[in-house]
Amino acid sequence: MFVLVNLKAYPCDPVAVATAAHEVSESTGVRIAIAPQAAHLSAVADTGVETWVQHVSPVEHGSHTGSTLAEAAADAGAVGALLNHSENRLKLADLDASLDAAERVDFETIVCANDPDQIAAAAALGPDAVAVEPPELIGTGTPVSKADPDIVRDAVDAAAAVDASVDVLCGAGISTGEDLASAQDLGAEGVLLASGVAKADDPRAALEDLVDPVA
Ligand SMILES: O=C(CO)COP(=O)(O)O
Repeated sequence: MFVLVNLKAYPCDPVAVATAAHEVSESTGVRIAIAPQAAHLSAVADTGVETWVQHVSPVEHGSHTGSTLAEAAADAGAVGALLNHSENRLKLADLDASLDAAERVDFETIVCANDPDQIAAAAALGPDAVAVEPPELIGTGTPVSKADPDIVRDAVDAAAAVDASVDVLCGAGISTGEDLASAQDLGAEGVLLASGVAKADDPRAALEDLVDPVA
């Protein structure tokens, strides 16, 4: 199972979370990556943890003020890009161009989507993986793998029908090892989570509990 922790814009210490994630990953053998704010990419990557960027802009080098350039994210140590998160939805043409930008720097890519129909559309764009995240469950602590298991099963089937090489992650409300095990049972190859780690009093303990069933 792949665990991607999205720090969003939460007021956590990104280096402390990244250090804990790296150590838990090393000691358990479970793949854990951190997606911090773009301005924190270098500091997070310096901990040794696998580092992802939360978004890349659909642009090349040029006059694009305020953009997140894929090349800059790669220079800062990112190796993957999360795209089309429900808090940062893209137009279809921009999503396609952001995937092109990520591919320019050989990033691994995950495209987020709300439901199985959108998962099929996202898989058709050729990312490495897709992530199904029902927006109404994000940040609630109610795990998608328990609250809406059919959406995960249907997303796995929808992606496989389009392109069997595209992995499926699930996210929204995931925080415990039990949630991760349920996601795995439903066919997910990984989980995408945020508040369960970024807002935890003890992020290391939260990560240890999360990965325990697959450690
Ligand atoms: O949006 C998410 C991950 O990208 C999920 O957020 P929560 O884990 O806080 O529900």
